[in-house]
Amino acid sequence: MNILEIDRLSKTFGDFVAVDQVSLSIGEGEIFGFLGANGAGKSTTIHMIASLLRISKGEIRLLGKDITKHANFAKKNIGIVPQEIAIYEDMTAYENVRFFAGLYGIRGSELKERTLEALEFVGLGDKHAVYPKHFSGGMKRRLNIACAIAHRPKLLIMDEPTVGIDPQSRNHILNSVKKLNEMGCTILYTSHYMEEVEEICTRIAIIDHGKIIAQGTKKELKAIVTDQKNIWIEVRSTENADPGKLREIAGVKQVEIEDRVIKFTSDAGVNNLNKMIQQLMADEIEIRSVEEQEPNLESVFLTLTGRSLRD
Ligand SMILES: Nc1ncnc2c1ncn2[C@@H]1O[C@H](COP(=O)(O)OP(=O)(O)OP(=O)(O)O)[C@@H](O)[C@H]1O
Repeated sequence: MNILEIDRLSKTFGDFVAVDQVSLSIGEGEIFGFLGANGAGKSTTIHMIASLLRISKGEIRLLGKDITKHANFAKKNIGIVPQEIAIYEDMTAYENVRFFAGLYGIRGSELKERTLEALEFVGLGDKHAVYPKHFSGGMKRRLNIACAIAHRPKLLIMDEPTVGIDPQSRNHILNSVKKLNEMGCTILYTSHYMEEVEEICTRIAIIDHGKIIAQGTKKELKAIVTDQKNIWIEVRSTENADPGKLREIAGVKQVEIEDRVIKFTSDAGVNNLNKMIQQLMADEIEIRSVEEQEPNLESVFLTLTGRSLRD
């Protein structure tokens, strides 16, 4: 059963099309990854799903019901962790979660129970009486998650929840996502970190300039690039590197330079490693290591868009 169905969804701001005929469906129990560079249209899409933004065209159905016609049903069953932390500094952690859970219509002893349960879940059970101004960025984000899950939504939308936080909180968040999912919550997880999406998601959609350019399981997405190889050559300095010349090597499709690594995407059937090395040596570039990369979501993104997701 699909929990969410998005049908030719579009959003325009004046003449600008931010989301362009996006269609996708998410099954109950999935952790669905929504991957795209900054400005690709992820937030705009999920704001429409969470009814925070009006739909220009298309339809969104939650458990078969059109969310614009069943606004209360949608509100009860969806939780959103926004990109910008939205908590009240002058209320304790407990009061924050209780406030948000109350907005979803939870009352009385249930409200107290759910509030404590959510705080416990994000690892802030012992900090319930603390004001968020004493929290680290990661703890604030965890509190933000508690605010979004206390009403036990069927679908939880997370908008880049690990941006700019310490590794410990990041791991905590990723583990919470997995645990919530095991407890029956379906998750729509947006990120521009491919490693995260690869680690936790069952299926993934890649969005670029408002359009879905690929979707499927990791395996299906990686199959897009099986006729390719990715060779990464680490060098002492890329100062003399000339991407134009490197791109002329037979079989080479793309050349990306990141830090001190020259990343070649090449036709898998062409033996051109010697040529790459010869060219670098001719340009007096000192080679440190050569590695052939397993295809990953980054190579998929690069193949489909011609750009690196990190740009
Ligand atoms: N209210 C608005 N008015 C005009 N343009 C907007 C508005 N909101 C978003 N946009 C534009 O729509 C495009 C998509 O933005 P969106 O925030 O959805 O991207 P994103 O993939 O979530 O990226 P990010 O990770 O940076 O939030 C961007 O070009 C953005 O500038």
